[in-house]
Amino acid sequence: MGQEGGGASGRGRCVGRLARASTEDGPSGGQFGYSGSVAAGGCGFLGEHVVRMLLQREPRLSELRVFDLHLGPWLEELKTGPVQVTAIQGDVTQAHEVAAAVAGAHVVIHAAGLVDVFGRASPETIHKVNVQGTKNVIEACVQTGTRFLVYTSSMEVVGPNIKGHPFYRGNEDTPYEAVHKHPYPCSKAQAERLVLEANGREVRGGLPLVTCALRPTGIYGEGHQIMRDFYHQGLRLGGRLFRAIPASVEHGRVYVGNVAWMHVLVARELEQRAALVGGQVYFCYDKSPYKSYEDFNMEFLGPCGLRLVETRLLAPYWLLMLLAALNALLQWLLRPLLLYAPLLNPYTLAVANTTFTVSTDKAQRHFGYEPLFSWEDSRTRTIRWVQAMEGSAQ
Ligand SMILES: NC(=O)C1=CN([C@@H]2O[C@H](COP(=O)(O)OP(=O)(O)OC[C@H]3O[C@@H](n4cnc5c(N)ncnc54)[C@H](O)[C@@H]3O)[C@@H](O)[C@H]2O)C=CC1
Ligand SMILES: C[C@@H](CO)CCC[C@@H](C)[C@H]1CC[C@H]2[C@@H]3[C@H](O)CC4=CC(=O)CC[C@]4(C)[C@H]3CC[C@]12C
Repeated sequence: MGQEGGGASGRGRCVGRLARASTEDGPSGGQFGYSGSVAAGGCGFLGEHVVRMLLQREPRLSELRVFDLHLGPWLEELKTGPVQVTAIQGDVTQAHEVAAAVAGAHVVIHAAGLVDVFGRASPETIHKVNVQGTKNVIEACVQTGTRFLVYTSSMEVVGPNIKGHPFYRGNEDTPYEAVHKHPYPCSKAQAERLVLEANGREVRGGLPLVTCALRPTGIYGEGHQIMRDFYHQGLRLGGRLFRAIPASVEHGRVYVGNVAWMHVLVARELEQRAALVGGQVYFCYDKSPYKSYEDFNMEFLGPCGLRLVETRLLAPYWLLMLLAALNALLQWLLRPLLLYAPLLNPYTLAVANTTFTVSTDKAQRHFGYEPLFSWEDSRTRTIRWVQAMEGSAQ
């Protein structure tokens, strides 16, 4: 699955039935039927799964607009199907581009975002894309009369908090002291609040906007960049990865196909169940086991030839904290010269080292969600994807 949008066409170039977002030449409202959907961020890791899931599992869909800053070449193959797929290269921070893409659509699934906890982008850029971009999506719905909006939020809007408090098998109502300092969770929390507050706003035509937010825990599956990074790191280290986090720290994970399915299902059900679902948040969950971040990754990397070496005596936690702090310092010092953005920094260490797992059935109760993929399927699909990567250790 395409992840980085790498190799995508340049700004303004075409893939399939492609449009460059603009209020003048973008898709017009009348062109799209009742069942038109917009998948914003539709070329990202999750977005691609959402797009494919919509095409496979939404029989009422007649048109799909895939809106993204970087369009993936895989969109080409979608143009031969029965659904009219329009790829729109655009930027969520540009209100007019978003409005042009949204005009006349029935529902918007907003999965576009800057996912950065490594210091690659500035806090201002993260805020602009995640918060201003979401404002633009909401305003586009209001101005153009699109009534249904599904927002991809994150577990990070809740935690883990900077105090390291565990969130153990919590649900949407579990009290937790959410304290956000890092630009990414701050931006996701603000954007989620905007989406929920917009529920009930009058859209063009006089009807109310219906919104909800889905909060995935750590997503895994085909196309997961960090899994790819760990795999390649393991290959470089002679087929070994070194345990850094105690096995007792549980980290919530959810399969990308199930996250996509939840988006598709709630988008479908928003109209019928507006009173119940509107303004609500839902954690994304499935039957993936509760494990530490590293042990969970080994479910896939193990069968691909890597092994996890226990290093608690070699690398005590204080040493990891020191390394993480050193990485942060190096990033700051080197910033004028180059971008140094390793996986380990004080924030990622704190997240990886704090238990955060969910146990809920809210999505099942509210809109009938059941995971589409069993744990065995999710695992097999992810292993096959890792094995297919170039340079597999197998
Ligand atoms: N990856 C994970 O574990 C989790 C992700 N999420 C959320 O899910 C959503 C999707 O995340 P991923 O697929 O993992 O990330 P991703 O980086 O693979 O996908 C994000 C997509 O948004 C697009 N995008 C970025 N800036 C844009 C802009 N200015 N205008 C238009 N499009 C833009 C990117 O080109 C990319 O295709 C994000 O909102 C993220 O916050 C939530 C929880 C966990
Ligand atoms: C200490 C390292 C030794 O192996 C391990 C570092 C792992 C981290 C890079 C990841 C651990 C937890 C991840 C985050 C978590 O899954 C929650 C997330 C939700 C999102 O919305 C975006 C991604 C992320 C912040 C995710 C990022 C990578 C980790 C910090």
